[in-house]
Amino acid sequence: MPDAAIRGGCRCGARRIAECTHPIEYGRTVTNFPPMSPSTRIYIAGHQGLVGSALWRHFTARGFENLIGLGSSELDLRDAGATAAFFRATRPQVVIDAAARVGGIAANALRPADFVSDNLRIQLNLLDTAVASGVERFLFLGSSCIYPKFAAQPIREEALLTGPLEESNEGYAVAKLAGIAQVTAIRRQHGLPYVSAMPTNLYGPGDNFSPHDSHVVPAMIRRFHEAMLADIPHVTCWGTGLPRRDLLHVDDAAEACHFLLDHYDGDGPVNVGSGTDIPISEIAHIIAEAVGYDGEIRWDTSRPDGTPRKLLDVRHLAGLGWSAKTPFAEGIKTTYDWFLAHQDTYRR
Ligand SMILES: NC(=O)C1=CN([C@@H]2O[C@H](COP(=O)(O)OP(=O)(O)OC[C@H]3O[C@@H](n4cnc5c(N)ncnc54)[C@H](OP(=O)(O)O)[C@@H]3O)[C@@H](O)[C@H]2O)C=CC1
Ligand SMILES: C[C@H]1O[C@H](OP(=O)(O)OP(=O)(O)OC[C@H]2O[C@@H](n3cnc4c(=O)[nH]c(N)nc43)[C@H](O)[C@@H]2O)[C@@H](O)[C@@H](O)C1=O
Repeated sequence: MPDAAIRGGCRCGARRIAECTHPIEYGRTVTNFPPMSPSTRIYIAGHQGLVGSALWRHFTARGFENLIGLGSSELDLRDAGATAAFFRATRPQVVIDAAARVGGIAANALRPADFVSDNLRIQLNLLDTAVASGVERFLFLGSSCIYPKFAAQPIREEALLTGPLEESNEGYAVAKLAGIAQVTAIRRQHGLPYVSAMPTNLYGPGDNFSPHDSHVVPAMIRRFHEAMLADIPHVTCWGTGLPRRDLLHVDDAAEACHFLLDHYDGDGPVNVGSGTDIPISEIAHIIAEAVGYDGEIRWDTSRPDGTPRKLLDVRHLAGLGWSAKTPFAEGIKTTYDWFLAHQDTYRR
């Protein structure tokens, strides 16, 4: 749609896509919303999680003084009545949905029903309540794992719903797909500038280091650290080590969320990735080195590999003006430092 109107015009002054000087791909629209200001009331759902805590740090560091957050023990977002009451009391202008039941490959495979049920309810309650209470902007977070298992690489946004899903996280993916569909439907029915981002695999300070339900990076940090302390001669990681993952530091992801809220107003989700991917075996070596573990790395091939490759095509986001900054090895060092500083107090 080369001459489609741009909602409110672009920041370069163009009123229509064809006149816009920005290299927008796929015919999606940009926005010239006034950027959120430090006084904007932003509710960060899931503010104590990996993404939510990074968002909280990000906005706090930029002087935002009306951030809203409540832990799941005080507000269970699966409860529609409690969610509505919370919105009535706090009147957020902007909502970022970083609340979800999240886990690595093992947790997803073990509790698929919980992943469907909790995520459908959390996102439905947040989106319905946001529309009903006049929330001005909303950012929903999808996940790269909801693309087809064998999507062409790098994965473009257009690959959504074009093939079968990876079995181990089908429940989670179906719930997330419903969330993205609801955002698009709200845009069409209510004309509200609600948008979705599609983050790749994330890691960083505030991650879940539990050996049972964590993702690969925190799982390996903890395992290598404990093996190093106990002088264990070998460490066993899951799968073949051959799958590849696109890993983004969560502080970059938080910055991208802020950027999209201020600059994007299109129907489809926008990929948020690092622009590159690495084999799991290499991730293990980088983490072992960062931790100072020099024993043998073994692979338990009875454990699932999951999706063979998930590299996001980030040209859309780059065209809008944002790219990732943190090199993986550097991000691992700061994540390990965080782990060391929070071992006694960290949440799981
Ligand atoms: N981690 C990753 O690699 C990726 C994450 N994402 C998406 O980013 C979002 C955040 O993920 P991430 O930060 O990693 O997850 P975490 O597990 O670190 O955090 C999830 C947060 O959700 C909150 N939460 C869970 N259930 C409820 C509930 N019933 N009521 C209220 N709050 C609840 C938790 O609150 P509390 O701590 O108070 O219990 C927690 O703060 C999710 O939508 C996820 O799908 C997307 C791609 C990759
Ligand atoms: C973000 C995304 O995360 C999940 O999908 P995933 O990308 O497969 O994530 P993962 O980090 O759990 O594994 C990545 C790879 O790493 C290997 N691996 C090795 N050793 C360990 C290990 O010790 N733990 C884990 N978890 N994986 C390991 C593992 O076998 C796999 O090949 C979904 O929950 C999905 O729903 C989702 O949202």
